[in-house]
Order: sequence, then C-alpha cells, then structure tokens
Amino acid sequence: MCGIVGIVSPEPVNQQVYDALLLLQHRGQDSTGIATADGPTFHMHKAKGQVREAFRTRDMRSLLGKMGLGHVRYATKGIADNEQEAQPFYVNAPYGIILVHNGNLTNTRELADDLFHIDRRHVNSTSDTEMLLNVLATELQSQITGLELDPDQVFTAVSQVHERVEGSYAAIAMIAGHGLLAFRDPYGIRPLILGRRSAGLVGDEWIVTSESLVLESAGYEVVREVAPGEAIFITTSGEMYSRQCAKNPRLVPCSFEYVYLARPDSVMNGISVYEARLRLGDRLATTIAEYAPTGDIDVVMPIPDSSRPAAMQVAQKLGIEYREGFYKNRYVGRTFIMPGQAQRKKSVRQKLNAMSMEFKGKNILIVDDSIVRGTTSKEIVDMARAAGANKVTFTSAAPPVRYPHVYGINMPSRSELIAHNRKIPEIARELGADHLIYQEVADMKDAIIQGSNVTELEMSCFTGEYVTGTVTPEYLEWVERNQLS
Ligand SMILES: O=P(O)(O)OC[C@H]1O[C@H](OP(=O)(O)OP(=O)(O)O)[C@H](O)[C@@H]1O
Ligand SMILES: NC(=O)CC[C@H](N)C(=O)O
Ligand SMILES: [Mg+2]
Repeated sequence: MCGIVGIVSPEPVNQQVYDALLLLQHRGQDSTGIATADGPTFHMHKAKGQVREAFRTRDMRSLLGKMGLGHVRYATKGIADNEQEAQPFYVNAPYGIILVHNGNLTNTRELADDLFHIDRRHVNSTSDTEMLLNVLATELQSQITGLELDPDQVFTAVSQVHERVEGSYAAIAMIAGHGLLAFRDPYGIRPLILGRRSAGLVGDEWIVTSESLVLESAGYEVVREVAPGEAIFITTSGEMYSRQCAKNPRLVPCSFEYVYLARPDSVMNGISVYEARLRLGDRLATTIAEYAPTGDIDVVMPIPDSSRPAAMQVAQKLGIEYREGFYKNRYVGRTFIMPGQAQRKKSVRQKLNAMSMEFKGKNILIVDDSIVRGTTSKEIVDMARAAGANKVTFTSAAPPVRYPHVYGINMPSRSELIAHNRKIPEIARELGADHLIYQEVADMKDAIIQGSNVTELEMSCFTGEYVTGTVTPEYLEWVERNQLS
C-alpha cells in the first residue's frame, strides 16, 4: 500500500510534496521519490528508506517547478529493496510522462507480453507500475494527432488503460508541458482524493492524494474523492477537467484501509477511519461477550498503535478497565509493512515492551486490529506471559486473514498466513493464547460501511472472493511462486 500525492500550483511545490509524503509515511517505508516539472523539464530524486532520510537539502533544491508528485512505497511487486524500482517511473514519449501508483496489477503476465510483442516497449524492471506507465504512454501516443494535447485525448487514453489493465490502481502522472493526470481503477479499490486551495491573487492550487489528512493539514478544502474509473486532468495553468472513463464503474474500496492501513484521522470514501475502528471495537465486544467468559477478565489492552480505537470501545462496552501494558518505541516504524519476515520479527521486540506491573497475576484481554502472519501476536502473548500474566485472551477486530491479498498489500502467500487452513482453536494454540476471538466478516463489513453510501467492500483476504475476474487459483499459485524479492 503506497502513498501518493500530486500538486499543481502557481508557486514552487517541492516542499509541499515533501510535507505530504511525511504525512503518508505510514503507507510505505521501503523507498520514496519526488518528481517536479519546471516547464518542460522534469527533475526527480528517489531513494531507499523513509522520507526523512531520503531527501537532503541539495536534493530538495534540485526539485524545481510548480507541478510535482511524490510516492512512499510499500512494495507488492518486483523488488522491495531496490532504488531502481522505487517510484516515480519515467518514460520519454509521448511528451515525457512521470507516474506514481498505489495498488497492484493482476494481469502483469499478459501486459508484459503485449508491451513487448505488440507495443514494442521496453520495460526495464519487474515493477507493475512501470508496466502501467507504459500502457498509459502507448495509449496516449495512439491518441495524438498534432503537437497539442487536449483533455479528451487524455481521457480516451485512460479509458483504454481501463480496458487493458486489471487489478488495483490509484495513479498520478505528470505529462511534460501539459498537466497532471490522476485516475482510479473502475472499482476504486485504492483511495484518491482531490483538494483545492486558494493561493490568493496568483490563483488556485490543486492537490490529489491518497488520504484526506494531507489536505486537512495543509489547509486544502476537499473538492471530492476521485470516483472509481474517473480521471482528473489539471493543466499547468490550473484548469481542471474530469471524466468518467470506465464502462461499468462500481465502488468496492479495500476493507484493509479501514482495519489497518489508513491513518485514523482520514476520511475515506465518506467514512471516517477512526469512527470505523470504534465501530469495529463495538461489534467485537458483542462477539467477545458471546463466546468468551469475560467475568474474570481484569483488563483490556491494545497493541499500539492501530488497535487503540477498537480496544477502547471493547473495554467500554464490556465494562472492563482499559490499560496500556505495552510501551511502544516511537522510533521503530510499522512492522507489518517491512519487507522480510526476519526484519518484521526482530522489530516487534524492538518496538513493544511489556510493563510487568500491568500483567502480574492478571487475566488480560488483548485487542489487535488484525492478525495476519501472527508475527506480532505470537511475540505479544510470549511477552505477556513472561511479564507474569495469568490468562491471555487474544482478540482481533478483523476476521481471520485466510487468503492472499493481491490488490496492494503484501500478503501473497497462503502458507504465511497463520489462519490459512487452520481452525480458530488451532490458531490459538499456535499463538499460545488461552482464548482467541475474531470479528465476524459480516460485522466487519457493517461496522465499516455503517452510515455511509458505500455498499460493497473489497474483503478478499477474509473471504477468498476477488472482485477482478483474473484472480484465479492458477494466478494465486503463480503469485505465490513469484513473490516479492
Ligand atoms: O499478524 P502480523 O503479521 O504481525 O500483522 C498484524 C500486525 O501488524 C500491524 O501492526 P504494525 O506494527 O505494522 O503497525 P501499528 O503500529 O500501526 O499497529 C497490525 O496493527 C497488527 O498489529
Ligand atoms: N503497495 C503499493 O501500492 C505498491 C505499488 C506497486 N505495486 C509497487 O510494488 O511499487
Ligand atoms: Mg499493530
């Protein structure tokens, strides 16, 4: 799950793009990049690691221009630990295009073949994003008649992209000398929001980004979410055009954004992430009360950070004291989005420490937002026991993750998932917990969409039902054999 941002302004944009990326850091820690357009000239800097370590003053100074875009990467395809596969990606024709992408394409085998044999395009990496860019460039090239480029041609090219590409994609591209293009896949799986801010006499500034908190923090007003299948084109002089480019758009946003990925202070598809997490806690409390003996539980504890809102509600609903027994080292990033199991496992211990006075002789109910590989939960149960806990009940505000996620979250292999092919008591044994309780799928869905206009959610990692047709058992086996390296 990556974070993306694009800005068109009457003023230089390098600092604004940087600030936005800092706010999106929770969406990707593998690498980051910024590109700007200074008239017809692009400038770009990308590097491995997080935003604060990737950009030096001299890099920022070189990023000239009043249009720009940026990316923080949480790799799902290709090579995670590689500067060349960091985003943005660039092609020199037509015009010069630079693109950033949040999502994951599911027909890369066909695309690689077509790009080589039919379009005669060279893709120099294993990144799906480079393929997306090359499909866009091919389709844009086929629309151009003269030197000028009008928004209709851009929108027709995006319609063609929707026809050729499958999977999830929220993308932003700069077309040199012309403007900024943003588009979202026909299911709106990944988020994308449009904002506007007045820059006084010099005109308006436009921003397109993954999460609303970026708009809020920089004083942009929310114009609207980019609709599923829609494309927005903002010219270098600030005129905005939009068009629905998909034949059958349907909003099916990713449930995992609300469970874990997005920041709680964002509003996504009209749903406050924080409130969705509170409601997940409410529903979980009802299930806990139904299945587990809660009479002897002394305290409810969250696993910092993402489960705090849900845990607070569980405690309140069950009328049990809420305590924070795990102290979090704020200098360690999110462990789930780190590449490689060894690094993830080591980081849980570096990140969380149990304070024994909160555990000694007590029956603890632990709440996490999700259990995926079980990396965090296994360590947590061990730590709670070592700190003297009596009974440990582990609960998850999301249902068991039993199937791969192929739309922008790196969990491609079934065997890695602790709940795959295991019944709940077996998982409890694996974790070493006395009881284990998960949210029900229907409750998760209701909790997330309650009070909004969203009626469908992308929940494949919980249900095994994939919204795009190409995700067949054969494809899932191929993904498993060709994992991220
Ligand atoms: O079962 P696992 O494979 O361990 O994955 C699930 C855990 O990973 C995430 O935490 P993370 O530390 O990434 O981020 P957070 O600080 O936002 O909770 C999530 O909140 C769970 O705690
Ligand atoms: N999580 C994402 O959105 C990843 C984008 C793209 N698939 C990559 O691996 O770079
Ligand atoms: Mg966590």
